[in-house]
Amino acid sequence: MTLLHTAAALRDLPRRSGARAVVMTMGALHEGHATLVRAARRRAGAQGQVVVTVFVNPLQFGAGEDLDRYPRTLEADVELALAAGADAVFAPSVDEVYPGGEPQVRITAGPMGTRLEGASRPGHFDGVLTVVAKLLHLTAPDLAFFGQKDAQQLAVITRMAADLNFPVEIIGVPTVREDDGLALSSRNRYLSAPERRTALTLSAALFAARDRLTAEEALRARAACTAHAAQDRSAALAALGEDRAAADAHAVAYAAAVPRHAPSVARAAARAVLEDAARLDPPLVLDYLALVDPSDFTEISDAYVGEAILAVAAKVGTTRLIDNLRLTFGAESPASGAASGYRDDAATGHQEAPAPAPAARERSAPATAAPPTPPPGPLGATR
Ligand SMILES: Nc1ncnc2c1ncn2[C@@H]1O[C@H](COP(=O)(O)OP(=O)(O)OP(=O)(O)O)[C@@H](O)[C@H]1O
Ligand SMILES: CC(C)(CO)[C@@H](O)C(=O)[O-]
Ligand code: BAL
Repeated sequence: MTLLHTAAALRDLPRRSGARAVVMTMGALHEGHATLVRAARRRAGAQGQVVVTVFVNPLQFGAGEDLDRYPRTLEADVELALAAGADAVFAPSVDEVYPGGEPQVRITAGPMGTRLEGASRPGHFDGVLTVVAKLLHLTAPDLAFFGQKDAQQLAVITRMAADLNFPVEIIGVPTVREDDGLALSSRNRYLSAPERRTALTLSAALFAARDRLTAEEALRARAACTAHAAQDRSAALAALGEDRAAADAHAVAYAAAVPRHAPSVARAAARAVLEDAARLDPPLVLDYLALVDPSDFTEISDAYVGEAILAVAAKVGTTRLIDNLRLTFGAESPASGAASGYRDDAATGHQEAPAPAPAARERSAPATAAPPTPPPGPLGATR
């Protein structure tokens, strides 16, 4: 295992015959990061090379955020990276990454980067993309792995790589969770025990939405089946018994009376959990709950069919946490998760097999970057 601190040393790192994969982190590594490194190791293979970067990037922190207190644990990080299969750790100083001080030329994340996280943390994604672009140049990988826990980050990075022709495959890895559902995050270290209990309501809200959506879709599926059987209603009643027939009638009446509104149903279920969480001690202070189209992170309507991302951000005490879950809407599709299994980065088409890990894995497919949609503009709608 090689620990490198300078761009020059990284340049001198001999390439191996197989693919080079990079896992970029801000350190304070945990099982989520280890999962990324293991995924990188699997893809790169024995002949390949896995480089982990550890850099707390000042450019992506706003004034008043936690740049100064962000945990720095390099020695333990190197051990964890090695155990997970990394060949090298690149841990540069701020001066090494920004030798000319604050860069005057930066990468801008565009409209997608102004929504949700971008709205709450103005300039955040420009800072992320600028350092990711620099780290891609410095590490020159064939593959780069990012977590779906940071769904919008994965989406803007994927979009940058596509829009700016970065010669790298961006690969998303499903969110790793504690057994009780909490998404692993370096910032979880800030939480006291009571704060952690409150923080659990983030994932609880997402799972409530998924469960409510499953029930809604099941009701409508039942109504659809019952309607088909209506031609031979007396035989159906005999076969089903009265309770079942009454339930079917209820389902049919519901489906007929209430137009499709599964996105609203899912949103409301999550919001109810978060509203209760606002009354806990310590309280959850919601930043946003949004159900968005993965291709641009705009809010979806009730007519939406396909996969969407339910994303949440909130503060508990002074700690800001985010989480998200992928939900599928539409007549044919089950709600999500267990039925559809883990999914990976739609833009790369690459599917990561869910690897066993000590922490529980995502119970449903979370956010991934979507294939770029053509923006309107001077290059025309057909671009
Ligand atoms: N629970 C997780 N599951 C999968 N990937 C994760 C998880 N947590 C972080 N990652 C990924 O690890 C990479 C490095 O993230 P980072 O170092 O910021 O860790 P983090 O735990 O997200 O930290 P923070 O608490 O500051 O958000 C990112 O691609 C991120 O999405
Ligand atoms: C991608 C990244 C390493 C850029 O600083 C950071 O945003 C992170 O750790 O998710
Ligand atoms: N994991 C995202 C990095 C950040 O919050 O700044």
